[in-house]
Amino acid sequence: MDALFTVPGPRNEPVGTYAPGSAAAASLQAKLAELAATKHELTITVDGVQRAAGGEAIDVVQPHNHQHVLGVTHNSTDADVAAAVAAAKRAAPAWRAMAYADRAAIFLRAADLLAGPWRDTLNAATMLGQSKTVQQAEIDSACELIDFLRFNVAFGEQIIADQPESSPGIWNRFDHRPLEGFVLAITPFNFTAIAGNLPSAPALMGNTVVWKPSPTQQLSAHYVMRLFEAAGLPKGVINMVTGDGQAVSRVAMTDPDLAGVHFTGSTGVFQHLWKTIGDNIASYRSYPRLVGETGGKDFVIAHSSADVDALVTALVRGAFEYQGQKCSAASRAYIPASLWNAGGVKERLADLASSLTYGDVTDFANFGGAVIDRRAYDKHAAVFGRVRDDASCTVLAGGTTDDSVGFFVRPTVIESTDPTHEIFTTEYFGPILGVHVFPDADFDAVVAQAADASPYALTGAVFSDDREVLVRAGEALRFSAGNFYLNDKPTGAVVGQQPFGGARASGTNDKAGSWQNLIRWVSPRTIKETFVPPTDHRYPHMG
Ligand SMILES: NC(=O)c1ccc[n+]([C@@H]2O[C@H](COP(=O)([O-])OP(=O)(O)OC[C@H]3O[C@@H](n4cnc5c(N)ncnc54)[C@H](O)[C@@H]3O)[C@@H](O)[C@H]2O)c1
Ligand SMILES: N[C@@H](CCC=O)C(=O)O
Repeated sequence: MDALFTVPGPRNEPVGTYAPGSAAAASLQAKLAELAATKHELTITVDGVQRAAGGEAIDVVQPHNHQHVLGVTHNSTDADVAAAVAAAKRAAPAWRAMAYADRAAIFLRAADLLAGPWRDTLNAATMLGQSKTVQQAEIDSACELIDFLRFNVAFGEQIIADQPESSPGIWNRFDHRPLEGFVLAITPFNFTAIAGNLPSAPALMGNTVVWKPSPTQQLSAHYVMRLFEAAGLPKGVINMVTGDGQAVSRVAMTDPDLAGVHFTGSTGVFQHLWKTIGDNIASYRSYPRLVGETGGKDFVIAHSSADVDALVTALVRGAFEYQGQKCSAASRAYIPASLWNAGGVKERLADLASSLTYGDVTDFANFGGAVIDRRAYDKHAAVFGRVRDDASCTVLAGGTTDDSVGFFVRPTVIESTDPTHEIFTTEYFGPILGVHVFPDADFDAVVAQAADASPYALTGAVFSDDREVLVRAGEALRFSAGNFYLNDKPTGAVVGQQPFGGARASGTNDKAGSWQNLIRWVSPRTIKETFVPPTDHRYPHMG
């Protein structure tokens, strides 16, 4: 069909509240019970066919109740990954030949299915498998993923509509081709929305994909894959492999047709992937596009003019929601002495952190759950061990762990007199907030130190009621955060409103949730057509 279609204008999906006694809460509880009672077989999906991968078995458990096995997945073998790569290559010609409107319709349908009948399933899988509360699951696996799917369709249309100028007698066109080859999407445990976005964004632009989710997100990844199928995604367009990624590094990363890597996860793993590509650079058909959004050490800096209520709320939500396991989580705070002491921030922050309940997320009254796995748990226990023996540090709240039922780490506030201490520079990815208290008059010097204290530059916030202070700090911190907040917590970016990503060690800053990300998945061909071509090779100056 030849037509210039206009895609429906996107709006952000409203966040459900799941109030006690509501029908929404009851329906979600029923789905939680159903999924918890099911022992899932968490397969790979290659060419539309589900089967267990050939490597070692991995139990997928509830982090807040680690004896409860939700399902079993397996490491993919080299042969499994090779099959997924081959399937992606086979599916490419038909998929890229499909009109944009038809590809878009599949992802818009996925968004509508998720907004409706699939909402409970994705929320329940995310709550059980990743230990998110209902609020944290709803803003992630429902709203943010729906938003990615709908907004990306509009951003893709914007890219395709961008066409070059033409002069008289000539028609210039952009053919927004997908990349030549396949895209490898490697996704982190902490956001179901990111896991769904990383394979679907390149696919929307006409690419075929091999997707490797994190084993600790495998339950919700499994349902995201089923959602795409239910929306009509043709076989082989997105192929999912499971496990730890070793075979992916060996096989997919070194394949000559690797056209792009869409990664979110830790800085170390992204640097390893980049190095693998560097080591193999002469063997690829094209230079693979590298998009990686990685770690953070995100700051909150308060000025003496800051509103104390707003500051304390932002610190508690920013640092301790989802157990601090957001790349954007506030993990270092710089507070002027007047607010810390007389202003009551110290006491209120410590009291609030101590009062937060972390527990079983199926009890909707809890504020948080557990950290994701044994490795994360042990890392936090080790930090507490080091800090306890450190004279520059005082633990004001938390500092304890308990793994008898789940991987629980208490919300922790550590005050340190040394702003170069590891609690201000190292990403722990958990509920630890380091606080440095400074004399009010040193604000500008503290901002300058904080600007370069860590290698990361992802998110950060400044609190002040003084516009000149906000402007000055904003300038000094211009390259210290890709997402910068004035008088708000540094978490909770919304698709279409705060395009997300950071620079320095935090990634390539290709802004998930904007056209800037999608443009990395096309390789335009410029077409010039001359309607009446010249028929004489001589120019006028030749006489
Ligand atoms: N900047 C952002 O937008 C953003 C968003 C979410 C998470 N993150 C970051 O992600 C990290 C937490 O997530 P995580 O623990 O899942 O990260 P991770 O780096 O441990 O894992 C990410 C993915 O890489 C895979 N992987 C690991 N080693 C691999 C290898 N050698 N070859 C191929 N794949 C491999 C993992 O299995 C997983 O799928 C934090 O550092 C956090 O800051 C960043
Ligand atoms: N986009 C999310 C963070 C994603 C990383 O974990 C936020 O803004 O809080």
